[in-house]
Amino acid sequence: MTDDDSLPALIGPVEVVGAGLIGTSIALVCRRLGIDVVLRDTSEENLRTAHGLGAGRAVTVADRPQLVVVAVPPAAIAEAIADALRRTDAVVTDVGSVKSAPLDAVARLVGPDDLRRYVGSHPMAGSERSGPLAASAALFDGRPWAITPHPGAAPEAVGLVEALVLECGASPRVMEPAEHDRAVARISHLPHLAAVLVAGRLASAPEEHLALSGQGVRDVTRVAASDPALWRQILEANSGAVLDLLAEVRSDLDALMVAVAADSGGDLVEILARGNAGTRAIPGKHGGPARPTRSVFVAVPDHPGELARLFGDAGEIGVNIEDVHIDHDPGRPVGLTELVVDRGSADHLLAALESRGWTTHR
Ligand SMILES: NC(=O)C1=CN([C@@H]2O[C@H](COP(=O)(O)OP(=O)(O)OC[C@H]3O[C@@H](n4cnc5c(N)ncnc54)[C@H](O)[C@@H]3O)[C@@H](O)[C@H]2O)C=CC1
Ligand SMILES: O=C(O)C(=O)Cc1ccc(O)cc1
Repeated sequence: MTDDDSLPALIGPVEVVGAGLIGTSIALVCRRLGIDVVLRDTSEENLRTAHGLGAGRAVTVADRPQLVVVAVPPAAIAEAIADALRRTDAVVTDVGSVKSAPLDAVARLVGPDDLRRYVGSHPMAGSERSGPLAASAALFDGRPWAITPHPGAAPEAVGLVEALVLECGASPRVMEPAEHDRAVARISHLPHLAAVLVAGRLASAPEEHLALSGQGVRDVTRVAASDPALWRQILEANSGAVLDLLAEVRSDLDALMVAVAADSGGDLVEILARGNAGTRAIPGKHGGPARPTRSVFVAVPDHPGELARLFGDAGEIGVNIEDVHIDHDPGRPVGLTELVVDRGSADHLLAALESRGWTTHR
């Protein structure tokens, strides 16, 4: 449990509506804390899978949840929030990617008394995968999680949502819904669209071009693998803020084309340097300044347990892994694993892994 005494204790039961990637991940955190979790989903299959993962139990008529977490796709979110407010006396939060439009819709569907128990939120963690099988109790560790109370929200309700965020290992960031939507347009929705445009150039590319793919193109395009139906709904719900940014990018693209065509080195360097400044502006993990990191590459045989052995060895060597990427060698049963570690630890990790028999390279 959190040790912040000023917050209400999250004791449960917690009801999760939408047992997909995000809902099941939250349910798994609560179950790990020993909290009773009930799950609802319109998909019998997802519900069965989430139950099978130990994420919670079926709803009964006697259930009186302390907190309802709505984790359904954006188009269904306002109705599901309003439904939870009507059928329970619980605090209700949602994890939707956009906050203003659903809040306005909920405010039209329920009265001000019920609305007091609703506090929107948005974990800035997830993946390009969907469904309960992609869920993990560790998904939110060290990630920001926006809490977006409306002016009429009850302070105890805001406190309970903050308690949930802290229990999930995330960092709460309280902000207004409209500011949140402008922020996610910049740090999530525009990057998503940029990834989509770059990945779209690959869809029918010649095979010999694609055969040269390295980590750069994978880094830039990873999120483009996400569910188009989900992203259509996210972008529709935040179209105003997204269009403002797309207009800025369109004029940046025009300037970039002029700079490349004119071979005007100065302008091009200025544009590239602005990109450098943008990457430096992204805070590091846990909200601190970005720490310099280095990648260590390790060949991992494609056998069960090998990755666990690599992580175990890194742990025994005493080096914290900041990030991991795995690349599969199409010609060999080997995964090329990139371990991103603190720059000062990389040489020590390389030497220690080699002495334990791992094949590494820099
Ligand atoms: N995918 C991501 O990385 C992130 C997603 N979000 C937001 O979280 C929400 C859920 O997204 P995911 O977990 O990725 O989706 P998902 O597709 O993995 O899960 C959604 C679940 O909701 C169920 N569902 C659909 N309509 C329903 C309804 N009316 N009542 C009950 N269950 C219903 C589906 O059957 C599915 O199991 C979305 O609003 C999304 O914008 C927020 C942060 C990250
Ligand atoms: O996979 C990633 O890196 C993401 O950025 C996932 C994601 C998708 C939607 C959100 O609203 C928040 C996070």
